Amino acid sequence: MSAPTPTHIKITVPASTSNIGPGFDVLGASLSLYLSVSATLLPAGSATAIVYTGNNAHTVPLTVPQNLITATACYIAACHGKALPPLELHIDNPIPLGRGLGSSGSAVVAGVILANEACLLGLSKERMLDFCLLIEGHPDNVTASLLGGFCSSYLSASIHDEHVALHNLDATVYCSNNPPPNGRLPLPPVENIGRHVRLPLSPAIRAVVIIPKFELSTKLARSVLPASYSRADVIFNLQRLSVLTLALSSPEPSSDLIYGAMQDRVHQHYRQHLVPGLPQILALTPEKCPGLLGICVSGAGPTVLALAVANFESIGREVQHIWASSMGSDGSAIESEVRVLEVVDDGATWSTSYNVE
Ligand SMILES: Nc1ncnc2c1ncn2[C@@H]1O[C@H](COP(=O)(O)OP(=O)(O)OP(=O)(O)O)[C@@H](O)[C@H]1O
Ligand SMILES: N[C@@H](CCO)C(=O)O
Repeated sequence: MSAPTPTHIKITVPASTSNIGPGFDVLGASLSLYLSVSATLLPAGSATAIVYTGNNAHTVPLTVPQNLITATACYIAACHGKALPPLELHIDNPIPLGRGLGSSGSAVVAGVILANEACLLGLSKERMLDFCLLIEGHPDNVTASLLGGFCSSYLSASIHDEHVALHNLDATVYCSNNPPPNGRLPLPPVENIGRHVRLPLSPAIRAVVIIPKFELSTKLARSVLPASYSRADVIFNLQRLSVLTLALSSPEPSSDLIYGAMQDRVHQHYRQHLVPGLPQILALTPEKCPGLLGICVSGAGPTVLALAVANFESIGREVQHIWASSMGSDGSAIESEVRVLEVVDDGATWSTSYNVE
């Protein structure tokens, strides 16, 4: 009997919110909004075909080296001396692109899993996380999307430089239909690139996300951050971070404690010129919006995350109103959508069918 060969792979990856409160590049949570990928393995010699449905579908590249999911999968395969086999891929992605809900992190996670399954790599989840971290370059989104729940994570100092992020990779090198010649094998990442813990989160808490109709790329939003911070600002965030992580686990979360603990001095202020209306939105309080615990930018923005225990839709509408009276870069009012999401326990899940001869 020959070894089983995969015939069909189904992958589901949750979106994520990150930078929660003072947790820039640290805190992330997986959300009940899912990227799904369905892959059928084609006979050798066939061309890979990608069908993409979902948010802003026309902007997503459908060629193997350009599409983030397949480019990632090719790279992971190449790291193991293999080539991604030809596939018929259906990607359905309701996660809005470039809005701070971890679409790229979810795509990277899907790509790593796709390679693992299609090329029978046998990677553990922890090893997959090493690859995701290397590719994404910061840990908050991919840790939450791969592992699920409310996560706190850090990268080991050795790969903290942003140039390791595979978004910069010339994927064409790794995406031919043949395994790359040995001399061009990319170096797999060292082990345990990051460390993480899953934190308890009160089941009463919902993530109200208010998603404006404009994109903000993470690359641009990272480029406006300062290279160094004052001691006062670092202490400001560290103090709140330690209080916030425990305060969010209480069965009856206290807005009195959480609201102040969700303040940040590391990224929001520097990015506010990229998100019109942000200072007014971040000034919303539990007094004005009963049920609100705390409010911040989700990921690199422009989406706003309101953690709340009640009145979810009306909290969302308050933010919408502010955007409706703010002017976007095209001179018109900013339209937005409110989604009330759960922080989900499960991260990425997948199933693979095999041909056994
Ligand atoms: N499912 C997908 N398939 C292919 N490419 C994707 C997919 N999802 C995201 N991308 C790519 O990632 C880009 C968005 O990444 P970016 O890091 O700028 O924002 P984000 O991940 O949505 O937000 P944030 O990192 O702030 O949470 C998209 O413009 C697209 O090029
Ligand atoms: N921590 C990341 C999240 C976005 O991917 C940032 O703010 O740049």
